[in-house]
Amino acid sequence: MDPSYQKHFAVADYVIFAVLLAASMGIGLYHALSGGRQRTTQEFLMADRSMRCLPVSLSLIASFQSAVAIIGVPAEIYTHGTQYWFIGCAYILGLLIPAHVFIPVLYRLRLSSTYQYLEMRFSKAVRICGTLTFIFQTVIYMGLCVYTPAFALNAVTGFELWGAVLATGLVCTLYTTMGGLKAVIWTDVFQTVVMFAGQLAVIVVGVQQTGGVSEVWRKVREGNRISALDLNPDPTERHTFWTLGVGGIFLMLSLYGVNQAQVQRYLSARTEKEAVRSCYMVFPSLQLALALSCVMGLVMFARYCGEDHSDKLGTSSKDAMVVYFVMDMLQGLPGLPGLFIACLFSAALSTISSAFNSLATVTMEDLIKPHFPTMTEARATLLSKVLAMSYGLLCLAMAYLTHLMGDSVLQVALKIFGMVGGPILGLFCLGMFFPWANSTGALAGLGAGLALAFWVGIGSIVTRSSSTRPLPPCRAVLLSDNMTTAIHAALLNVTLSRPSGLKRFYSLSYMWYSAFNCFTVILIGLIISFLTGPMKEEDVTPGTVYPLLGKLLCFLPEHLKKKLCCVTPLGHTLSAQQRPSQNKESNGLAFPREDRTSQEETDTLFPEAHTPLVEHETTV
Ligand SMILES: CC(C)(CO)[C@@H](O)C(=O)NCCC(=O)O
Ligand code: NA
Repeated sequence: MDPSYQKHFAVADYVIFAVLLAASMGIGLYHALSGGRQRTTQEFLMADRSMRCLPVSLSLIASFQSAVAIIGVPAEIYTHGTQYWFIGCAYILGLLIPAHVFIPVLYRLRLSSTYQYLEMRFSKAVRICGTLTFIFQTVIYMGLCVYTPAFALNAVTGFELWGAVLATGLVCTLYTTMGGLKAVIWTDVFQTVVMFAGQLAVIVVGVQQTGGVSEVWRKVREGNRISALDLNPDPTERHTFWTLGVGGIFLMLSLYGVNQAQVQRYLSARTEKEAVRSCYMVFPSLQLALALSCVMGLVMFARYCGEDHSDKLGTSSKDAMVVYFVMDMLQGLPGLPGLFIACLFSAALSTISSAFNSLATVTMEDLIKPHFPTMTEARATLLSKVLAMSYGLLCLAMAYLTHLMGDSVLQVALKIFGMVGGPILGLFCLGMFFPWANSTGALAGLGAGLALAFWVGIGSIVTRSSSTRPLPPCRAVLLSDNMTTAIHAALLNVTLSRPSGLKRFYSLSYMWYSAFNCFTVILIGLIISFLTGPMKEEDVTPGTVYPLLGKLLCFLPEHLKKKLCCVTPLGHTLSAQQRPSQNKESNGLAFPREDRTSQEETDTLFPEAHTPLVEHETTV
């Protein structure tokens, strides 16, 4: 790297960064020493199921908003224009469906791990396969999350790469291990605020240095960065309204509907209503996060006009360039570079801590507890802490693996969500919406879904078929008209030569991965289920099926509807002997009556849980 490009920190920057780490540790320590002192798995993994909606909702956005998005989205906007912003359209259904379909089913079953659902609906084998798939997804993603901020920081400031990786990994392991889910949620709240503050600071300073809002707008218009709505139906087109706005819904469902990290937060809410409300509150915050990172990309474009600095930075990574631009802009403003670094690491820490805690939960609940039913609570809690710690160390190893990959970090993250999260989403949809699906079908569907996902995913990496040309820098507009026409013609040629056959299959837009893999699982799952004998109505565990077909076909006469969706309504009351045994051990009241509201039902379940709420409200 060209030494004149290297940026340096002032003392104030180091102080801000240190305060972030210290405050996170402090919150962990506080929750280790207060409340029940993390002596039960209920507290360590479920936050005593006592959380309010505000912390839960901030924690929900923090889970999948890491440094990958903070750096990756501006890099995407900078090189390809604002088309990516249309993913915001997917947030509407992507949050409404989890709030009204997934949360009611999962919350009322009073699970600890989402994969418990799979055992209730199908069998133990399906549960274990689901858990292992989730662990695989999270471990890879976690490596990417630790590595990204450290790599970017190293590229621009020469900050020791592995020092940063170790610092984040260790701090996060410590507070997660000490304070459990309560610490994870409350550090998420603090870190989300720091994240927004950092992004806002960069935008304000950037706009000011570029000469105001109108100047930024003029430059991004000139540079052709404001993208029109692209309605091209071609599924191999990387970003269009369809891939982002429709494919994105499935991405959102796999993250906000069935991902353990999120479901664990819904379950930690004190009532179902509170969980649904927190899901609603994610919408404005997620739109804000998206808007901030897109605007950051535009401001950066206005300032640098899309020039390529890769030779001087010693890396062709656009992600490293984003950090360079930010640090360059903030030079000479003591404290602000530190705030931005704190923003990156906040985003990363809040994601990694969710990953540690959710991994510890599923390993404990799905893989260990079923084999040691007599384990004491103290021993189980100790073991959960050891697990959270070991996943922390594994995460450092995964960071090293990520080191060996090379692509835009945003694309890598979304590909992982689609390739591994898509089939898991398919498994849950198969169980919830199709009462006929049986365990064999589910296993075959998951296997086929994962196989096809990796075939397309690895195929696209090997043939590099999904890469699109970046837009030209804004200087191109200043060239003579002839030149511009030539460039446009060249670009058109690139897009006109469509791949054929298998290559076309590999060039499926990565934004469709979640939807494609989800449908593969459902389709194969249904075919195999019908071949091996579909599940009978009386064999389906009540409360595990959502009457989707019944609701969609509401215009049909009643008897036909009943036939089609073998109605096992949500929250149907059961006789004691019909109740599956695994519910009894978590609690005896897994299936509340339909005619009660969730508030009432939680009051009967936990009369003591309601008291602090009343107290609080009367004092306010
Ligand atoms: C997952 C979404 C699309 C949700 O807005 C977004 O936060 C995102 O692009 N995340 C990328 C992955 C990450 O930031 O780690
Ligand atoms: Na985060």
